[in-house]
Amino acid sequence: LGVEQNSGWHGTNLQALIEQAKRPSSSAEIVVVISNRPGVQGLKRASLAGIQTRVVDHKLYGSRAEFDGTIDRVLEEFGVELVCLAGFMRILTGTFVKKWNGKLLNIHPSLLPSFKGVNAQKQALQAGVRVAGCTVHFVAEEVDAGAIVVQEAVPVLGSDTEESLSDRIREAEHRAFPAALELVASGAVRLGEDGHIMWKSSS
Ligand SMILES: Nc1nc2ccc(CNc3ccc(C(=O)NCCCC(=O)O)cc3)cc2c(=O)[nH]1
Repeated sequence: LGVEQNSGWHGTNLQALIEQAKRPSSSAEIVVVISNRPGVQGLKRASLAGIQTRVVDHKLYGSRAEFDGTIDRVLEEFGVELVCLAGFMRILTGTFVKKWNGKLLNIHPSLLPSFKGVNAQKQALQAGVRVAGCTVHFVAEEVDAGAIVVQEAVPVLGSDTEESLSDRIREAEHRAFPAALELVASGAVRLGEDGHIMWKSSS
């Protein structure tokens, strides 16, 4: 489920998803962790949890289309029905996003639509907002613009640095991503044809 690029990635979001999927009440099972870099912490976390891993090194591919195509083949090989991007920092091609539309979740460290792109926590600090947070959204072709599934807000303290705020947001991420995984894996929430979130009617 987890696909990552950032070498600083310690896989803590992946770890939160692994622990969530282990719960008996969970609707999800993690069948594979794919990393685009070898030897990262997340691969060790997956192996420790008995989850199969694959590395698809983006440096070995001449184009994004070929890189995404290989990831697609691995996902099909494992019969994956839902993909969670945990620290994945490579833009996915439109072809890939169209094929996996409604089956791709990403977590972003801001309350979207504010502060899209990289360094979202730094953007929030520089903007002087008093509330920050994280967003789990379906991935759309336009970066960080997909339908929102779960958000969690955190306070910004006067003493905050980029690091202290990032730590507080990361703790919220570890609650929000598992919550969103369950909502989508259980069918409570799905992406409608119109690109908006659809909640299973309780009636
Ligand atoms: N099409 C699509 N694909 C994505 C891939 C990853 C993420 C994760 N969040 C990301 C948000 C921003 C970036 C970004 O701007 N990276 C610098 C350029 C890196 C590169 O050249 O690849 C990457 C991931 C979100 C999306 C998304 O919303 N839509």
